[in-house]
Parts: sequence; structure tokens; C-alpha cells
Amino acid sequence: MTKLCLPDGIRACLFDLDGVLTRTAVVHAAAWKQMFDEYLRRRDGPSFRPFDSGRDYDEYVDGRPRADGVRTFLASRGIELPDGEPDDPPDRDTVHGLGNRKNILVLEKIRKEGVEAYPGSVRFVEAVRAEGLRTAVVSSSANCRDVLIAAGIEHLFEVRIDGVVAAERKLPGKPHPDTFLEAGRELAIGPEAAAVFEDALAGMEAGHSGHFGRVVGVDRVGQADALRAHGADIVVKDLAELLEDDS
Ligand SMILES: O=P(O)(O)OC[C@H]1O[C@@H](O)[C@H](O)[C@@H](O)[C@@H]1O
Repeated sequence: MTKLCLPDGIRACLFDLDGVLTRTAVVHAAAWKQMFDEYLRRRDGPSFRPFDSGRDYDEYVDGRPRADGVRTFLASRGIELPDGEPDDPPDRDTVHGLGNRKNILVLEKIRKEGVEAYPGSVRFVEAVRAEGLRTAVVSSSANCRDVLIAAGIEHLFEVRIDGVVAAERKLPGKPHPDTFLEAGRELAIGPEAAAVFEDALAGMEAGHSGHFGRVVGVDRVGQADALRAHGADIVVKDLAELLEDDS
């Protein structure tokens, strides 16, 4: 029998998607870089300062809803654009226009390269379910459902709170804890009995400020110290590290 390395009293597991369940954080980071670099080059000329897909992505974009990612990164460079409308065309220099441009790039990359679930994450989620714990996906991405289906793992989660659901219910995105709290409410389980699994600094902050029973940082890019500083109780490189073979 497989035992889970989780504190007693945890009855639900709330998983981020990109970078925790699926190998898609790198796809997002590459699309953000391509979009922002094209924008900055056009704005500032050939000596523009490129988007750093490590530091800029981790600090300002990773884990946040799309429009918040645009705003937060631009603010870090002292740039403010009008929000525009959610259906702005991708060539319009508004927050939504830039976000829509980036989304076209993400969808192209996903179509070409496909989506892969991390095998260790799939094993862990299956073990969680076998132990009778409840499961939810909590993602800022509006593409969450399509990515879950493409990776063949949609059936493993009872509840999905993603970018589409959060917008419909007017829930503030990560780093606010509201989307995780909403998933707990849908499962009828309070935050103290839920564990959060996240790879983004904004997600760590959400788990920490929501007072969840355990906040697990998943370090895919060598940022274990930063994950701890932003609220991780424990950091692993792969979720399979939390499986203890008890047989
Ligand atoms: O643009 P989407 O698919 O709605 O995703 C929003 C954000 O979703 C998060 O899961 C990713 O970490 C971010 O990189 C991404 O920007």
C-alpha cells in the first residue's frame, strides 16, 4: 500500500495545473517572452531590455491570471496601458490586446507540441484518490480544461476552479487565496484540512495567506529558497517524493 507524506487531518488536495500537473509552465514562459519582447522592441527600439523568462516570469507573471500578468510585468518597467476590452484584437496595445496576443502563441505551441502530464504527479493524484482524499484543480489559466483533456487527466479531479470560473464568479486570482478557498468550499472542506500544491511564487502566497493545512512548493526550476520565502511548508522536485511505499 502507498502512504502519502501529508499531515494527519488533510482531507483534500488542491493542485495548480501549469508546472505542477502538466509540463506547460515552460510553454507559457516562452509565449510571454515572445510577446513582451516584440512589444518592447517596437516601443523602445533595438536596445530594449528583453523579458527574462526566469526572473521576470517567476516574479511578475507566473501563477497570476493573464491580464494581471500583463499589468504586473509592465508596471515593473514603469509602463501602464489601458485595459481595453477582453475581446480586443491581438494587435491592439492594451492589457487585453497583449494578453490575447500571448494566448494565440500559447495555443499554437500546445497544438504543435502537445501536453504532457508529469508521471510523478499522476501517480501522486491517483494515490491521493485511492486513500479517499478529495481532489481539485485550481489554476489561473483560462485554458485549464483543454489542457487537462489534452493531458488525459481531467477525470482525476472532482472540482475545477480555473481562469474561466474565477472570471464568472468574480474571484480575485492568485496571489489572493480566493480561488483555492472556493475549491475547498465546493468540496465542503475547510482550508485547515486542505493541502495546496503550487510551483508559482504567487501560488505560494495564496496558500500561505489562505491558512491551508499544508503548502507544498513544487520546484521545477531551482527556486526552492524563493518558494519557502513565499510560504511553502515543504518543497519537493516531484510529487512522487511524497509517496511512501508501505508494502
Ligand atoms: O493565459 P492563460 O492560459 O489563461 O493562463 C494564465 C496564467 O496561468 C498560470 O497557470 C500560468 O502559470 C501563467 O503563466 C499563465 O499566464
